[in-house]
Amino acid sequence: MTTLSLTGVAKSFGRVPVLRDVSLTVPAGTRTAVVGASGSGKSTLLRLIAGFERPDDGSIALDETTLTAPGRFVAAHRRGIGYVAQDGALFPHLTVEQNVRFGLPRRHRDPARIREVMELASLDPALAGRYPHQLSGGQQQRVALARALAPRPEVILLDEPFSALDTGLREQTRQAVVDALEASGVTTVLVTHDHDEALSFGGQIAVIAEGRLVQSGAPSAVFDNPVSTEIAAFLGAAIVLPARAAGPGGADCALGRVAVRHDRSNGSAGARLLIRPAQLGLSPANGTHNAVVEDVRPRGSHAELLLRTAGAAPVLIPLRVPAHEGPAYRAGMQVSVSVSGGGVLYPAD
Ligand SMILES: Nc1ncnc2c1ncn2[C@@H]1O[C@H](COP(=O)(O)OP(=O)(O)OP(=O)(O)O)[C@@H](O)[C@H]1O
Repeated sequence: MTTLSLTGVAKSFGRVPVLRDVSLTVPAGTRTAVVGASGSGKSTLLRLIAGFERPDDGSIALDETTLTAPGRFVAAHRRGIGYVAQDGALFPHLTVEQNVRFGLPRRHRDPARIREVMELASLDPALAGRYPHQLSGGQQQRVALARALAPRPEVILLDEPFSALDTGLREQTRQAVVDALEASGVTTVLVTHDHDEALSFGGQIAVIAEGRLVQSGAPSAVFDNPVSTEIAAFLGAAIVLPARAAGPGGADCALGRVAVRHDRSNGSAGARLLIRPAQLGLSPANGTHNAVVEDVRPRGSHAELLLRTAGAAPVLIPLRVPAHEGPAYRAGMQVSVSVSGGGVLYPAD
């Protein structure tokens, strides 16, 4: 198993910087998801690791072997890195078996290895003689993965491999791919713009914005304590309320006093508090209230409520409740909103 490390990697196209000073380590045998908005530089990062492009600066190494650095460049086909493209890029005129066999060097086209990687990628042996157009999108992606895994690469790179699949198939294919990667123990980097996919893919998430790696770490740690409210909102629904530090480990906001789980405010007088909707508990007010229902919209599986906080500077908070709870609320009703688990405190804008 091999550790992939990037140090100070930079890349521009013409005069436009696309990646700046990216450093990232993917420990041997682990999976990292690189997530960022469209155009943030994710695919470029993957192409640099694969050796399809040269960085302008910085280095990329597998364990102690430098793949690229000023004055050194190992060609893509000598890197021992497998690449799975967004559409799988299967050869349309070759069968599944022939596609997978193509991943192996000519002298090592062992039928047992082909069967083994097909099984690893949860591909039914009955599919071996089919052509790509006779497969579902999910099966095509699993064939692409089997082809990439066949030569036992040091590293696998996955470029948005699930984005063309519809929701049900995407989840199923993602699980099959994660299982195959786990069983083969290969060091893996996935790029995606889908935060749920990134958070559930592996042991590390790396968030990239405008060509910079802005935060990396265990998915639960990054989700729990994002470096900025922008990243918080990128990773999932976020409620950001004006707040003021109050008492030890607390902050006052439109919902009352809330515990501060992580303080990133640097003692700033004005501040903002991040809370996730799942932390909010809602009940019809019984005496005191801290919000009023502004709007209720049934959405089939759930109801969407819009709450207006009470007090001098009201804030609108969208919140989902289970469908069966929707009828308990109507516009104008006073409610009590509680916050469990505390929030993350940031400086004011
Ligand atoms: N070969 C190239 N020549 C010029 N500009 C390029 C080239 N490849 C990428 N770019 C530019 O670099 C920026 C980053 O592109 P990249 O494909 O890495 O982003 P991305 O985060 O993968 O986006 P997406 O999610 O939309 O695929 C974009 O502005 C893109 O237009």
